[in-house]
Amino acid sequence: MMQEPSDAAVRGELAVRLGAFTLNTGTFSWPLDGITAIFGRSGCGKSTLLRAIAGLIPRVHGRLEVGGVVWLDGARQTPPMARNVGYVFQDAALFPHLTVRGNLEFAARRAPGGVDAAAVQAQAEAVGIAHLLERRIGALSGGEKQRVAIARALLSRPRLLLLDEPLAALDWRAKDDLLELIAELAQSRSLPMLLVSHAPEEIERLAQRVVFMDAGRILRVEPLADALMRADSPLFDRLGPVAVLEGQASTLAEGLAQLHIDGSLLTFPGIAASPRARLRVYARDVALARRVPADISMLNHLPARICSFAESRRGHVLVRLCLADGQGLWSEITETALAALQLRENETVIALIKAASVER
Ligand SMILES: Nc1ncnc2c1ncn2[C@@H]1O[C@H](COP(=O)(O)OP(=O)(O)OP(=O)(O)O)[C@@H](O)[C@H]1O
Repeated sequence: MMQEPSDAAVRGELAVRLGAFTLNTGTFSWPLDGITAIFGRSGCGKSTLLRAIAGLIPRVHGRLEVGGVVWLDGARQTPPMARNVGYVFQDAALFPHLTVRGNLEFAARRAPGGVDAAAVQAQAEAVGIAHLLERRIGALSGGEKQRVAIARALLSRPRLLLLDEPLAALDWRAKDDLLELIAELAQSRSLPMLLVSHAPEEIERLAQRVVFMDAGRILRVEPLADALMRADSPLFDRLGPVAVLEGQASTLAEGLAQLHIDGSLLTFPGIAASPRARLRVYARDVALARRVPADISMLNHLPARICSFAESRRGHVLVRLCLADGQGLWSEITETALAALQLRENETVIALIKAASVER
């Protein structure tokens, strides 16, 4: 098996005691690219891990290497300023007595090699806050503050961007806009990010892989697709299993997009044109048929192979479907439907997806 080059990874083992809490990650390694989510229940140590990576906690034991550079090795600790990470907190943590421009200029003065006024302007435009530059921080909405915090972090030209629950304090609309911005930045700037979140839908829309934590330990690091393939995934909420389908989206009409997935064309509302759009599809919104039905309101359908069956809530069965391009989909059907259709593993069926169930 090919070894991943060490300069394209985050790897190490970190341990620290904070009062009654112990972070003891065990050895970990993940690629230094895309968005890596850190997921686990409240108090499991997600923020502590992020702060340890940033160098913000003194007396951390172990070792840490990021992009081929050693940041921690026993007693040898690279100071936070020299780690070249950007940090965005849940509450933005901006200077309230300064304007937006003042906050950005403050960060620009600290950037390695300095940053000029034109770069501040360009950064403000890139995150959509150019019209707010002269405003005081106190006169901004939560979403606007987070954009300023992101611009400020980006001005330091980080090697890695750390985001600690950046969406937690926002309403759904601001959350949606910021999700878009984060996905766009990760793609357009090839800036690797570590995102702490306890919201599966954020992770499903943004992340390439997930670091699962529990009680101060890293349990596993998995690509998102693998993490969604287990019927007992910790990412599933009370609405049950979810799949994420990725495909090219083009605008069909106002508010309507066409998605290319596995050779099929699907039509959904509320999706922006993008080379890599994501759809979240709940198992309970995917029905199965032996052939394409003629008169049905669910217009979106895909051929898929039945990979496996899993237990579900009472009277229901979970069907794991595999698309030809390697993507996966869940369907939850009743035991009665399973018996009527006489479905078996490896058979090809038609998956019918309810459009309204889909989220970007
Ligand atoms: N400086 C500190 N001194 C003592 N205990 C601390 C300190 N910092 C964090 N802790 C404790 O460590 C544990 C892990 O905290 P951490 O903030 O890392 O969890 P988390 O997984 O990010 O939680 P949440 O999702 O609620 O933000 C908590 O029990 C917290 O109270």
